[in-house]
Amino acid sequence: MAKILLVEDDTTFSTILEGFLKKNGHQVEMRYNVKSSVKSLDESIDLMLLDYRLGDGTGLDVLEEVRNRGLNIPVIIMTSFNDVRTAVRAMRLGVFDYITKPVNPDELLMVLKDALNHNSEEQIPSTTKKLPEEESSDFVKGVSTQSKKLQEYINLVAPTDMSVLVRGESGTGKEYVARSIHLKSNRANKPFVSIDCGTLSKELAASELFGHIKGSFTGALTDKKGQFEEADGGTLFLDEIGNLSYDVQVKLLRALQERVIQPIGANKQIKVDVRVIAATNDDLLGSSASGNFREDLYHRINEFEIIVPALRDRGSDMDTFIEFFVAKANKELNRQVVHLSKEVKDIFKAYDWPGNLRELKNVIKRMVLLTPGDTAESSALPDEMVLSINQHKHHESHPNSEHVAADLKSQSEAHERQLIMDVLQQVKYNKSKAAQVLNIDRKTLYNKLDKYGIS
Ligand SMILES: Nc1ncnc2c1ncn2[C@@H]1O[C@H](COP(=O)(O)OP(=O)(O)OP(=O)(O)O)[C@@H](O)[C@H]1O
Repeated sequence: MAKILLVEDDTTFSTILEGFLKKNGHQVEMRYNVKSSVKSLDESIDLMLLDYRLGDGTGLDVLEEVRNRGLNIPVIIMTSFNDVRTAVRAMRLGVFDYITKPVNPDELLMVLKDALNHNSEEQIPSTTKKLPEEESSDFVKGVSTQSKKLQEYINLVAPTDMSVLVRGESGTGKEYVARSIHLKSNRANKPFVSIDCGTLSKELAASELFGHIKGSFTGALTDKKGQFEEADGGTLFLDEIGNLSYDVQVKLLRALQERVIQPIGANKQIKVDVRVIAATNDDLLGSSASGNFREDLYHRINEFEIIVPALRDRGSDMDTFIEFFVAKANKELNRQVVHLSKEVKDIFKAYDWPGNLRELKNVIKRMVLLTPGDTAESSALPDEMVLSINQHKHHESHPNSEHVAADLKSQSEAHERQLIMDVLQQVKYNKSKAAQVLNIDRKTLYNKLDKYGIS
């Protein structure tokens, strides 16, 4: 039995969930907004189930507080299908997993079990973790031209000591690439230390990287080794490097140039031999989001750049990845899925996979879980995924019916927006009625109005 903090502002849905979780032996505390859930955070909670959109903020605000307080609680985000992109990104911020609404009970139990069973090191994608080498058997190389190029670059740069900047969309496998480089380098039998700069608070980033000595600031109760020292002789992977504050960037540049670090509060310097691989899904110098990334540091970490292709651009690899993730899910869930129906294959091909490999892996795991026999049907896919593809097909066969937008996502969004506007007009802008006609709850309608800028 686990103690679960359930944060969901749709009271009907949260009562249903509460009943379901209790029936499955858990103890549940319910909260309905960011404010009250933050007040209830403490070490007795084993797991959090967080709605993404809450009345006074988002689930990520709660998550930030969990992190700031140093609590090691696995968090599962519940999100609408339209927010998958955000949910995948949220995993970078320490979310254990996400599930899409409408929540499927079997899927929820599977994700809960995974989260509760993970050993404490893996409970939350922690800021630092060393990766066992045998995991490399999990790496699918792919056969497309893009994958061959990627592999070629990995092989080329691995044996050198160059700093590498790995760029790519969320969930494309940047950390896998970094690990691959490490395992093929002369440093392979030394530590690979991964730090997610996206989860480091501003205050703690310098101490996490460079260490501190006891008493150097409030809360520094003992001496602490920084991750640079932990990675000595090996590789330090700095994920989401664009999130480092300006001050820390200055310190990092110095560490890279002079190969020495100075723990906070220490008056002596420590020599370190560390290869740095950094990753970002931003254009570090070009985008306003990372507007103040230092150019000198950028050039120092970008001695060699590797761009990891998005899943939708990996052509023939798609089948290899599907096969791999199905086999993995079969093994984990004790299922025997060997075929995908034609419809599932078509949907997989047409979908644009904003969350890339991470999303594919999750969708497949859910599909395998919901497939008792040997053939996976589209009924085992998230409803809205199927719907968005069907809408896309409709647009293709009626190209003049509306603007033809550039990609699948914007097409289905344009369609949804139009539908909402039509219904609102029909019901004379009575939102409760509109929600009824559209067969969604009012909160979902409000979220959509907000999203599409309909007032
Ligand atoms: N080559 C691969 N073979 C098999 N699985 C892979 C491969 N690359 C990535 N994955 C899977 O996809 C998931 C996402 O990979 P990873 O965390 O490396 O992506 P990322 O680009 O670093 O993500 P983010 O941008 O969120 O930091 C991993 O959990 C892993 O299971």
